[in-house]
Amino acid sequence: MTIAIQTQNIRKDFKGKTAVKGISLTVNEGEIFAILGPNGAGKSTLLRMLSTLTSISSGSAHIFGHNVATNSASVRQIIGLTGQDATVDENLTAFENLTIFGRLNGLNKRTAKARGIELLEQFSLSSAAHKQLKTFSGGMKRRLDLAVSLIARPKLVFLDEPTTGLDPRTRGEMWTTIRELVANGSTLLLTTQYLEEADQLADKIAIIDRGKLIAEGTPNELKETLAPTLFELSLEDSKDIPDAQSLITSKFGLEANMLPEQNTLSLPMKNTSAMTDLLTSFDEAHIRLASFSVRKPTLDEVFLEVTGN
Ligand SMILES: Nc1ncnc2c1ncn2[C@@H]1O[C@H](COP(=O)(O)OP(=O)(O)OP(=O)(O)O)[C@@H](O)[C@H]1O
Repeated sequence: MTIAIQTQNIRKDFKGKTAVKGISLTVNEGEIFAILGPNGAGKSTLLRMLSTLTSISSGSAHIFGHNVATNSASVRQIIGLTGQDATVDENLTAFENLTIFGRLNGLNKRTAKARGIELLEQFSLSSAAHKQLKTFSGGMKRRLDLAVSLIARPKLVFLDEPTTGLDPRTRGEMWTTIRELVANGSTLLLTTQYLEEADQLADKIAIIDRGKLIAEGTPNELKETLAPTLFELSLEDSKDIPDAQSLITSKFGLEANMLPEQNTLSLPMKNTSAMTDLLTSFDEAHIRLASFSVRKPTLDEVFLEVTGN
């Protein structure tokens, strides 16, 4: 497997503030990798270092084997970047923006035009090709931003909060576009504050908080290792609650959380086979259940658990 991005203990110190405090991570070619974290966690700074926009204070980063600090020219040739602030010119049309960026990226006139037409098609912007960007909706602008970053067919695309500020429908459309990109062979590193976005899109997620990497894995791994399966038991009679709680503690050594409104006990269980034993014990103690369910924790629950926010 080819490694697209490798960072070792990468760090960014600003005057009086360390924004990234030694992060090591590996992104494989073809992956969608999400950097998830709250406002100010250091996501944009990390991405700016990897895309050569800001220097690395210490540690190292390699993009497809090229050292970001010492070989930034080679890195720039293989990456595309869509930042939080649009790089496009509002007074120009979509097609003009694309061809200008094509020329800036070293394409000749004919190729730049052909690539522009192709990208407008790919991002469903053909009908708006000759309209000025100031008439575009937020979603259309984001799509064009993304199209612009793909002009030179980069092997690796960085997306800084690609859907922040978009309405849910437009966000969904952006997700489809992003998935298609990866299906065409690109590797993608995106930052997001939205758990759902990371869950929906990413093969791997790194959660960062206050400049530090606090958890990493596939969405399912994060859910499984950081918060176990939840077993929820609704009792038929609320009078049984104290007995049920003491049985759970004495026999299984677990602490059940009470969800009072539905007479429901919620149990985090690592060992799912213990659930059958628990049901048998309830039956023997004549504690009747109205219903029970098993569910995975949401990424929100994982996030709360690891960040303590
Ligand atoms: N040029 C700078 N000089 C000083 N501090 C900075 C600079 N850029 C960022 N910071 C600080 O570094 C921290 C991380 O910022 P960064 O923009 O990387 O966070 P983020 O996770 O991308 O947040 P957001 O989601 O708000 O973009 C913040 O506390 C920010 O104020």
